[in-house]
Amino acid sequence: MENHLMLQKVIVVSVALFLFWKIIKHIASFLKVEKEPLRVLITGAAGQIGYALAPMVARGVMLGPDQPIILHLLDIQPAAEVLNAVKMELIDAAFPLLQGVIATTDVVEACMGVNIAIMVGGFPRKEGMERKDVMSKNVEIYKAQASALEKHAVENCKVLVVANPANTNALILKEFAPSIPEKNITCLTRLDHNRALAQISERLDVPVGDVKNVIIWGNHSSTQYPDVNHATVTTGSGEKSVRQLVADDQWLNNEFITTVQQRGAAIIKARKLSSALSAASAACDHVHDWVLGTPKGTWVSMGVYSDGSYGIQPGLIYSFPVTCEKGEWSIVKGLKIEEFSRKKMDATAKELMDEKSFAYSCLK
Ligand SMILES: NC(=O)C1=CN([C@@H]2O[C@H](COP(=O)(O)OP(=O)(O)OC[C@H]3O[C@@H](n4cnc5c(N)ncnc54)[C@H](O)[C@@H]3O)[C@@H](O)[C@H]2O)C=CC1
Ligand SMILES: O=C([O-])CC(=O)C(=O)O
Repeated sequence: MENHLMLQKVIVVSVALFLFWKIIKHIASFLKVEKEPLRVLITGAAGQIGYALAPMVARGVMLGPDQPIILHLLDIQPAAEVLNAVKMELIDAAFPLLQGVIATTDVVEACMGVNIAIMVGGFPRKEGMERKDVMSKNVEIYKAQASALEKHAVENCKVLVVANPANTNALILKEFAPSIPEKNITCLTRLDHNRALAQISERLDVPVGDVKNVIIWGNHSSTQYPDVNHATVTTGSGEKSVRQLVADDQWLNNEFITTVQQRGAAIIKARKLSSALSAASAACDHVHDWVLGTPKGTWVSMGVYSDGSYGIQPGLIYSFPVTCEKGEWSIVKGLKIEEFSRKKMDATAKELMDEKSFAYSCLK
């Protein structure tokens, strides 16, 4: 009899504890309805990439559909009125995730407390200009903005440099913001990566989402090396190598490479302006995958500080294949590199070394 009463008590207490735990969990989830907003800086926000990028970020394309955002928009004084109009339109769009917009020409106010900085501001390349031509104008800007970010952004701020010359601007930013961890400073080569995926998709007439693991090595310039040697297509009968499916090495080793290398110039020729919607979309892809992770078995291309992998000298921001997990990127190691690729990887590294010396000679 006593045992029976004891058992009843144990059951009653267990049920009560279970219900209590359920109620606490429910209250906790009720109170924690929203994530803390993240502050995203876009420099050059009155420009054409800024105009495409700001609404994408505010809609959740970059950081996910449940991540509130406060946008910090920076441009220079002559663009202040246009910048304010961008702010007005962002307000008018009534994006549910957008909790605030700071539009300013003050670099300190712009950098204050930012979690993510997308550096688009700068002087863009016009028809007939090479990236080197815009370098002297841009390295000074990146030197100045580096110190503002270092002093005023959050400690673990992630930086993506879009403005050209993207790799070298990122390197200047890294050099002049020594307290920002070097892992946090990257440049955009995802547009080239996406262009390469798209060329393969068109050639094979397969959905672009089924093509993966192309690589952009090196500089975001016409010396970049778009490499398909490890790329695959998901088919009904498993993963197939792009090289086998295309079955045309002549095309892959020539026209494919130059088309991707020259795509930016082709858009400028046709539009009289450089790529903007595809650049904004690629910037979202870059930060999205960096923060939220790459899918299992998939890598992407990012311009990152070289650790000497694949014989690329440290001291350059070079585009490598990377996977991302928990907000950290890692270079994909151990890929086999044959002679043809080696030469192209070294040529683009050489251009980056020359750009680096030229950039330093431009600094006052
Ligand atoms: N990495 C990539 O894949 C790509 C890079 N780009 C580069 O992105 C950059 C921006 O391109 P667009 O938006 O088309 O140019 P844009 O000329 O339309 O906009 C640039 C904006 O930057 C502003 N700006 C200039 N100096 C500034 C400063 N010190 N601080 C803040 N803002 C400043 C300008 O006033 C302008 O509003 C260019 O350098 C372009 O070459 C463009 C496409 C792809
Ligand atoms: O070529 C340019 O100046 C714009 C750019 O970087 C691209 O479209 O890849």
